[in-house]
Amino acid sequence: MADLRVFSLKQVSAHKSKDDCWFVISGKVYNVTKFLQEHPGGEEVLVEASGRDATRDFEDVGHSPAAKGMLDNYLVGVLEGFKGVVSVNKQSTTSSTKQDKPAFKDMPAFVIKEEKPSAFIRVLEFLVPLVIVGAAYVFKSVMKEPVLSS
Ligand code: HEM
Repeated sequence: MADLRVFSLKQVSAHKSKDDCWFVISGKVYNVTKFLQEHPGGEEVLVEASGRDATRDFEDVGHSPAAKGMLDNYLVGVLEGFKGVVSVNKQSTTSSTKQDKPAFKDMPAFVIKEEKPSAFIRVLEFLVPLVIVGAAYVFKSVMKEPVLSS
């Protein structure tokens, strides 16, 4: 099983030209060099947003779900410190360069850090249904008692 590649922002910033265009969106690193000419919004905006975190730029445009679905095709890794789950669901691999073929290309999914519920949450998950059932039982018993008239 291959490791997920982790890049620093400094490493990403070394790729900010028309021939080598990377950026970060939501903690994930994308190499969009091969996509530049296909991008419906034009290549200039992508080059301008490259070498840095382009999350804001990407979101501000209000990209369609289809556009968001295309992101995985260009995923090359994650930014260091990223604590999420990355599911890789590549529809197509349009390139043949080494850079566009990350080591984890064939893996269906990666779990970088799985957040387990805390002990407190687990106790709550157990207690809350019990309290509800208990309360319902008490309520039922109280309602059954005859009302005493003076
Ligand atoms: C891998 C990353 C990206 C993909 C796959 C992508 C894909 C697309 C697609 C499919 C469209 C057509 C409209 C839609 O379906 O939403 C589009 C439009 C556009 N994109 Fe991107 N995009 C990416 C990154 C960016 C970034 C980083 C910027 C900004 C710096 C940007 C700016 C634009 C603009 C300005 C349009 C035109 C919007 C319009 O005409 O209404 N895109 N993009």
